[in-house]
Amino acid sequence: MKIGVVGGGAIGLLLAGLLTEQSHDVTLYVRNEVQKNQINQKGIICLPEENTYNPRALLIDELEQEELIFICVKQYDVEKLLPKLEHSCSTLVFLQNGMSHIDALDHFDYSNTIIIGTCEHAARKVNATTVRYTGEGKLNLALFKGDQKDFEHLNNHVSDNKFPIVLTGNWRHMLHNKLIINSVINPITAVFQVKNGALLSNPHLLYLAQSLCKEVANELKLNEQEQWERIRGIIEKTTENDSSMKTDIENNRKTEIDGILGYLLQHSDNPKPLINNYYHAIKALEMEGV
Ligand SMILES: NC(=O)C1=CN([C@@H]2O[C@H](COP(=O)(O)OP(=O)(O)OC[C@H]3O[C@@H](n4cnc5c(N)ncnc54)[C@H](OP(=O)(O)O)[C@@H]3O)[C@@H](O)[C@H]2O)C=CC1
Ligand SMILES: CC(C)(CO)C(=O)C(=O)O
Repeated sequence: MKIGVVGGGAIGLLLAGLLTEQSHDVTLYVRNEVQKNQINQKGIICLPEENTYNPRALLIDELEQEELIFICVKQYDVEKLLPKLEHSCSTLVFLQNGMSHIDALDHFDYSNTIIIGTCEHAARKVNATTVRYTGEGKLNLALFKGDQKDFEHLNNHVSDNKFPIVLTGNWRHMLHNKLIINSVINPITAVFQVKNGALLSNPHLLYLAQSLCKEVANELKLNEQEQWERIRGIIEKTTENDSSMKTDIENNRKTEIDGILGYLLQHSDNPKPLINNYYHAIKALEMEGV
């Protein structure tokens, strides 16, 4: 299948590599010439196995017709990217954490199929051509708008043992289930600069995590106990991981807090003291880093 991947960051490099391995005709779209040239010369190196993959790299402004495009930019970059995609006839798959890209997609006048996904793979970008695959996972996808047949086609032609895709029926439910995980683990680990596992091993952080989980579950009308069990499971699986928000703060980068807790604040009429405090704590850390 002719597949585009937009964004030469952690997830974009990883997916471009994995899809190339599955023998798809892959083009990775990046936004700077240096990265484009380096990928075309050296390929993508995927650690820890040091596998090298050779998809083609082009600039986003050189976008060609693709059957399918995976969008792997951070959610705060989605809105600016949309005008570059509006003349494409591809099925678009958006793989962002958080939910504020949904507001942008609601206003996106696009006549082809749009799919929303959550990504359970974990990866960190090492440099322009190298990615470290830190956790094997799967993609959960749900139809946002368009043709059910495109959705099934993607499942039949792209999903594979080495690239598992799970189709779900309700995109909002799927995103809420991921949003609550990122709402609890990411801000607390970023504020306290601890690995995910500290949210279980430190009783005070455990208290904070459970309290935040309760508030977010109430807001999303999810069962608090069930959600805490899910979150606990993810923390146990990622004990030694640094959350993406912790890493962003450490490296003085913008975080995705606006699309995570910011989204919850924006769409709620009720007072949400913990969500509000963690939102402002992360914004304060972002400002201190700039
Ligand atoms: N990394 C992970 O393990 C996981 C990430 N996710 C989610 O996936 C999404 C992507 O994350 P991640 O890969 O880690 O983020 P990165 O910051 O590593 O990568 C994002 C990439 O998008 C590129 N980009 C931004 N705008 C454009 C554009 N207009 N055209 C082309 N490229 C563009 C950036 O380019 P440049 O380098 O030039 O700035 C950057 O390379 C996020 O929403 C994240 O929450 C979900 C699950 C796990
Ligand atoms: C699940 C979790 C919290 C794992 O670290 C994650 O998705 C992130 O770091 O953004």
